[in-house]
Amino acid sequence: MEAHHTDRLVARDLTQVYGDGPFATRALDGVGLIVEPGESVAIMGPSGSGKTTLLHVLAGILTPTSGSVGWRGADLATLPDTDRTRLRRTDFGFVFQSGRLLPELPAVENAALPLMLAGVPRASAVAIARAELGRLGLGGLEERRPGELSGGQAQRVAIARALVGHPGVIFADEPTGALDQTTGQEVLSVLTAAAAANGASLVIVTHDAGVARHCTRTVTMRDGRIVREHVAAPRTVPGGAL
Ligand SMILES: Nc1ncnc2c1ncn2[C@@H]1O[C@H](COP(=O)(O)OP(=O)(O)OP(=O)(O)O)[C@@H](O)[C@H]1O
Repeated sequence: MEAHHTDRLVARDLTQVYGDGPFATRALDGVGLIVEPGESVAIMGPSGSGKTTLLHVLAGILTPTSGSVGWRGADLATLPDTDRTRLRRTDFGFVFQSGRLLPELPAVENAALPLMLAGVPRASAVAIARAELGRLGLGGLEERRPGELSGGQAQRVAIARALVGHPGVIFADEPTGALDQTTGQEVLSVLTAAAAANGASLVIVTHDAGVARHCTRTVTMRDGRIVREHVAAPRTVPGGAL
């Protein structure tokens, strides 16, 4: 599906305060961020700087204390819970550090799950999931359960699951955190390539500067604020004008 200009995710002046009184933590302190269609944004910063909180607010998992998150004409910050949950299922995909696959289901059913939750008939959902697993290099492993896959393979199943519904944005929280360096790089290449091929934007929380290098933009957080933004230089062809 082609990206529309409304597929821009626009967060304005977000604050998130956990708890109250002397125990209050201001996890987000006036954050603004625009994610353009097809863009990949890495969110970096020290532990406790608010990265996961920001991801959860952008994805409509968490309602911020104040501020707005505009997406396709809606404001996720004020949308009623049921609408927000529905929108999250249809418009967004998620990849977490440990995959969070259901251990008792084969890979293909894990990948098909979001479609089945959205009401797609089982046979079609499984066929779409099978094709997506094939594109991600997992042909032949469709019937394996997560415990019978390597960490990198399991994470590819999680990526397939994030992609099957053709989301506008994929959110990933430390997607390579549990993998060794080489496998992590492979999984990341798969994730960024698949998001681009699907026209989906990508928002990744990571501690790994190697991950950030795969993204078009990096924002750095500190104490609940974005303190730095870095846009990747366009790739140039060595030695020549093309
Ligand atoms: N549910 C919660 N209740 C209270 N405080 C919380 C909660 N979740 C996060 N915090 C606090 O909010 C701040 C930001 O947390 P957050 O998890 O967003 O940071 P982070 O940058 O993702 O950290 P890390 O890199 O360690 O995962 C921290 O001070 C944290 O202790």
